[in-house]
Amino acid sequence: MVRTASRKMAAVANAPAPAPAGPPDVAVEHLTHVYETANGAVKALDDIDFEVPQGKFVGIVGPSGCGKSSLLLMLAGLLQPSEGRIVVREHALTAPRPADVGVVFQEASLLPWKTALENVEFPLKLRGTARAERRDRALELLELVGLADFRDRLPHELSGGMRQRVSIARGFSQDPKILLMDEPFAALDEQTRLTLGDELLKIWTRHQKTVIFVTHSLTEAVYLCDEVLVMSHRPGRIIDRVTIPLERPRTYEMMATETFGHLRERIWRSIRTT
Ligand SMILES: Nc1ncnc2c1ncn2[C@@H]1O[C@H](COP(=O)(O)OP(=O)(O)OP(=O)(O)O)[C@@H](O)[C@H]1O
Repeated sequence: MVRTASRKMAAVANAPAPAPAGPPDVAVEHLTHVYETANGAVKALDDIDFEVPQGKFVGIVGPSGCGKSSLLLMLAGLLQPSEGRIVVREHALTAPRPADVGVVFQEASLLPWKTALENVEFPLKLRGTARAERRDRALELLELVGLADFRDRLPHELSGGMRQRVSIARGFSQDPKILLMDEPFAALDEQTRLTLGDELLKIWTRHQKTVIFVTHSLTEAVYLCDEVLVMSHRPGRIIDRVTIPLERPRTYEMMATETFGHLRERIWRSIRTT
């Protein structure tokens, strides 16, 4: 009896935070994309359906070439679906909406003539934010990614990991409601990846964004996400949705737990059976 009750309590403590009431931030409905090429049509995505509730951190994993980047481009409004539609914050998406949806890509694409601070400030400047306010916001974000001391450096004076940190800070300075991240840590070594993952979670917690995160790393997906969507080989379909019931804040110790291992294994098995 007592054991059952304590097991139940443990399960409740580990349950993901309930989804906030209200419409999802992103709804993807019967999304299909076909690239027309000189060698014929290439169906990249086939009848994709999913929803992302406000404030959730959702991962997308799948074999190489399954259409993850194509899906992200469509979520950013940069590529139009062949069929189906995307609804962002209750409006059908027909073109990029940077105030709602921001993107951080695999390679940091910083303006080479601007310092780290100026790069993070840039989206705020474009939006007409007053100088003192944008400086404060940019500095706060640079501090969060551990680069306050490097604010006056130009991109070529920073390491790859540092440039990617600046890029993430800039993604957040745009202050979109939804942040799309396409393998943002792919070019980095394992240790930097883990550190940046933690920094990302810190900013996400503080700024309450909805994040959609594409990765090839299953460990990263389990560590960061509330839910992981698994895609099949091309044409990409969603073949599994794995809820990650680990408590937050996440800790490195969790990676050594049986639960973590089982979640990783389940995702791996789904990918292998596609
Ligand atoms: N502009 C394009 N024209 C024609 N085919 C394309 C184009 N872009 C992507 N594709 C094809 O569509 C499929 C999906 O590509 P996409 O880059 O979206 O996959 P991915 O899952 O992001 O790949 P990876 O994991 O290797 O980055 C691939 O077969 C790719 O060759």
